[in-house]
Amino acid sequence: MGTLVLLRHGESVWNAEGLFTGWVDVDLSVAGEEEARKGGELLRDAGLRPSVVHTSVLKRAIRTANIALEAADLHWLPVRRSWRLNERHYGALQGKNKAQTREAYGEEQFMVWRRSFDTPPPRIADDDAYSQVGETRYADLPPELMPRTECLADVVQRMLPYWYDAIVPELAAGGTVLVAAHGNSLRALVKHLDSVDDETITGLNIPTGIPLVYELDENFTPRTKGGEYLDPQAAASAIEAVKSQGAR
Ligand SMILES: O=C(O)[C@@H](CO)OP(=O)(O)O
Repeated sequence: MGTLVLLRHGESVWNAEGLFTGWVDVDLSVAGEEEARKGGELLRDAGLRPSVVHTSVLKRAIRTANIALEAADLHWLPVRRSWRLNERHYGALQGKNKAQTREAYGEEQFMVWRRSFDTPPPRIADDDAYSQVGETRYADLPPELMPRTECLADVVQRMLPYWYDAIVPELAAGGTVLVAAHGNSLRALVKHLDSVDDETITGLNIPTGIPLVYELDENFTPRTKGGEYLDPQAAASAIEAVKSQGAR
């Protein structure tokens, strides 16, 4: 019931520089803006017209949605935003270089921090330059919910209330819903939708800027497991690029 379109933001400035980002509010790179435009054109060419858009509260997802909607001539769609769609909080790794981290701690630890289901990176200190504690956009977030680090299991837990309360009712009404978010918050959603086990999810990567479409049945289960990328070829090579981030 309903169509769900997932869109990871286009390349950010820190993606391009190879830095762990998480909740740091970095902008799109020029290439990322182009990816967002292409994503919007893919939506338009596929004849997909969302009835509503959801984004995180981070500007790389917000701007990706804006640029994609502009390219699809859909500027007017209603939009809702939630911190629950934010990227996984990367803890003390936020702002650190991925290749240098891999070098310093070794491949195994690096991949545990990047992709394991239940091991979070070390917590970030509240006085760290890359901490979000005290940012006005999180003023309504109960202090005990403000993360200092997150593993993917934490993201699943904080994202699901938004899925059930805000997104599912719109799908139940038969709408097409666009969610513009992040690599790891979308991995959390895909894990839930496709019932991916904790081990398999470590190998799943989401490419930037390519819409992933799920047709859902009456139980909000995908009719096709894994959904369908609107440009499968571009998705395959972009997935490889995400996988190899931090490699020399
Ligand atoms: O740095 C991050 O926040 C994420 C997404 O860009 O990176 P990774 O793919 O390493 O989880």
